[in-house]
Amino acid sequence: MPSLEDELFPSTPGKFKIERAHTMNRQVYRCFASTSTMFLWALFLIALTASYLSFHSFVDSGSRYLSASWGGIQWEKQVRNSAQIHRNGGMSVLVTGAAGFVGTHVSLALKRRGDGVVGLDNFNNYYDPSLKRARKSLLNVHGIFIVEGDINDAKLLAKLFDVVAFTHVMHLAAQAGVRYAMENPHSYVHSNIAGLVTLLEACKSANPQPAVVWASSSSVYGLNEKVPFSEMDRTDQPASLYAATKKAGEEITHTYNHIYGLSITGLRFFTVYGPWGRPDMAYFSFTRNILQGKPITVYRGKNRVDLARDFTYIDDIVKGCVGSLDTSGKSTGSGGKKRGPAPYRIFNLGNTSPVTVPTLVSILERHLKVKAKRKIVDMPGNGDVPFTHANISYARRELGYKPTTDLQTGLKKFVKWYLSYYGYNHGKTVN
Ligand SMILES: O=C(O)[C@H]1O[C@H](OP(=O)(O)OP(=O)(O)OC[C@H]2O[C@@H](n3ccc(=O)[nH]c3=O)[C@H](O)[C@@H]2O)[C@H](O)[C@@H](O)[C@@H]1O
Repeated sequence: MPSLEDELFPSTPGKFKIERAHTMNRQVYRCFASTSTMFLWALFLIALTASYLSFHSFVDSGSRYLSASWGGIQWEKQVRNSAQIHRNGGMSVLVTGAAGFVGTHVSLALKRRGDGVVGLDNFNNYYDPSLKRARKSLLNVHGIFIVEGDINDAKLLAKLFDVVAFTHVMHLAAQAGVRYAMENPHSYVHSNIAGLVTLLEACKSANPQPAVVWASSSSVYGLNEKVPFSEMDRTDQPASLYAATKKAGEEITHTYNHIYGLSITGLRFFTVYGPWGRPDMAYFSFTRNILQGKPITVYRGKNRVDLARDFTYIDDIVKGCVGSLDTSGKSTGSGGKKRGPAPYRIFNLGNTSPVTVPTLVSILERHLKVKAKRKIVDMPGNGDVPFTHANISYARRELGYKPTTDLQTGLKKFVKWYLSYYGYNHGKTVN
């Protein structure tokens, strides 16, 4: 049987040999016959191309659903159930970075009071992903579904807004850490700039538009020397790329507020710590090293001045986040167009009582009942700033934000969690 190729480009020239002896009529007939044959072949070709294209797109979309960990009827049902509101006047919140430290605590607080919560997290390996998995299990137990995906995935975000009319987005997904920016600068641009824009695009196009509350950072104050830091102070001297991407985020969110009417609240967190915290942060890695008998490196500032941070306990931060969601006001846009001015706010969420890093170490030593092997070195040029100190009067006025946990109390709770989570408490009691 001749192949399709043989039929179209025959190798035997004789097949198309014209019989010159044929009459005119016959030639006219052949002419019509060959025209109609060509027409049929053309039709055949078009049909073939069309079926190839549709098969290709079927395979394409099929493989997306097969390879992606999201999509499908069951998945949509889980998203919808998780977003279900269980109190009058409640909200449905998309929490990005939900398997992160702050994301986990905020998600639980919202769910506990009856709000709908859907989490989104890419479970990257910036720090031990098993801790993120453990946080996820905790959230699952409380009926919170976590979508595994990236904020850079515009299709996923569009799908989520298609399935649920989120009233709020609590955007906590980010590349965190001040010093790691020197090792992997592009991860900061990817998450804190590109990812932020993708998320804002999805929020701006959603109908109704959600109000957005997101995590900026105390690091935006950079080399600012005026203390305590107030929201009106200059933030144009970042000391790290991390700080620069957070500052850029503040400007980017401003444009989405201005052009599209998105309600925006940016929260400048001050060195947040507590149970289920981030292993890359000093209080956490110091605890690990002290318990393992390893030395810890304590940085010291210029002229041998101790570094200080306005360490803020997670429960206080959660109250600030929830207060921000509650007072966010509405976005005003629809169909991607602004219909009126929408709120744009930035708040410091700190503790207002800075503590030096050596004091932090002493508190840990007391709680752990182990002496630290301190290695004191001059602060390298690594993006660190010498001190942070928040003025929180604006947050107090607008959000009712009032931190109540001092470092001593907060670290005691952290150490208790750490010992039980990592199983160090063999017969050891923590006071
Ligand atoms: O406030 C913030 O906005 C930032 O707070 C922390 O950044 P940082 O304050 O640098 O927190 P740590 O990394 O825990 O460092 C705390 C202090 O310990 C010092 N440190 C850190 C690590 C170390 O090995 N030794 C040491 O002395 C640092 O210089 C700093 O003064 C977070 O890591 C950032 O993601 C967050 O945005």
